[in-house]
Amino acid sequence: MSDSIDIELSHCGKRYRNVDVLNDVSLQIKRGEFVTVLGPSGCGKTTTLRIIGGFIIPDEGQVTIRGRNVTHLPPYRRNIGVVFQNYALWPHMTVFEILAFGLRIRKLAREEIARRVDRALEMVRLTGLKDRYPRELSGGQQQRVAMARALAIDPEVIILDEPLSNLDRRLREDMRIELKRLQRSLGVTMLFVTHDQEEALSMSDRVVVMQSGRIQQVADPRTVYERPANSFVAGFLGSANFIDGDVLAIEGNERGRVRLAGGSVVDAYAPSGVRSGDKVRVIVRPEWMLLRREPSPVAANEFSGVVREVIYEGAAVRYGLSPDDGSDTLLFLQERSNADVLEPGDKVRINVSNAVIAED
Ligand SMILES: Nc1ncnc2c1ncn2[C@@H]1O[C@H](COP(=O)(O)OP(=O)(O)OP(=O)(O)O)[C@@H](O)[C@H]1O
Repeated sequence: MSDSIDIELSHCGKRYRNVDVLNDVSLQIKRGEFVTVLGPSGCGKTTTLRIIGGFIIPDEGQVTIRGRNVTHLPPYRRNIGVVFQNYALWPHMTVFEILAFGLRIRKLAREEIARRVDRALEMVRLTGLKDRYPRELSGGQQQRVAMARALAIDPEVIILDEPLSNLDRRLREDMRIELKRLQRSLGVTMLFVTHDQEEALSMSDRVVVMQSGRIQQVADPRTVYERPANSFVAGFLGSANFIDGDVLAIEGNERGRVRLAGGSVVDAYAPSGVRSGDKVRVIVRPEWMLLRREPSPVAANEFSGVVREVIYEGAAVRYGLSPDDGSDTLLFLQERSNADVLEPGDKVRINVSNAVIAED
């Protein structure tokens, strides 16, 4: 990956009937980067992608591709490969014709078109299927044709709108790996839209988390999961416990000590804006807590509690716990299922190994 910027959105906004669906969206994507836009239905993911592709003109802001202002250029004048959710493969065309279409528009010579189609089909491992119609292909093969069509134009960047959502779970997981491998080997810049958090975390160099037309956080997968900027990001990417508390001290190196509602004290990651004395929310993911069964002197970051619920999930067991500190918080905690399964009513020690102070 180089440091040059392939895609830049500056302060983009879009309104429909006076409702803001995108609000001051700014984003820079580096050459060779795989970036995912993640968020709930209706948050503006597709609108963002379509603005980059040229299918929607923003009401405010600017779109730049490799330094060229393309805000008002139509899609075919931007060198962008597009993969849609439904693949948009024309039913009356063969695979060859589907791939050649975009090359003919670009007025390439016949031999060059044949060469590019062959190369694109080779990249997605579909050599030999040139004469098939879409209906003669499996879902996974159709997905690859859509990908090959995007690659054939030799694009500067590729944008993909939920390209795996029509595939069954098994195939989707295989295609994730394949797509990521292809992206890495070609070094092509990709912007990928999904509402599937696992897909976003497992494939991306960086994840853009959106809510209600605004970007909430942009960071690498580990950071958005382990250092979520706010409660929305924490709750959207996996499950989380939210506990109110007061900051007792900031101890440098972005660590803080927080007194939780019931009086227990834990260490937590403290983003730079947090001050001693602030009233905050602390995020604790279920797997950031461990149970200690044998009562022993209370150690740092530990408090006692009672098991209320036991939910067996196969690979893990999820427990609902009430702390003994007098608060009515019900904490959810996850343990690997090969540990002894506890029963409701069992008394336990809860050790918090990681906690994050939310910035909201
Ligand atoms: N042409 C339109 N006219 C009016 N409202 C629209 C139009 N297109 C999109 N919207 C609204 O804009 C908002 C954002 O839509 P967008 O398709 O970008 O969301 P999304 O995050 O991609 O959602 P999903 O995951 O459901 O595809 C939604 O509330 C949608 O209803």
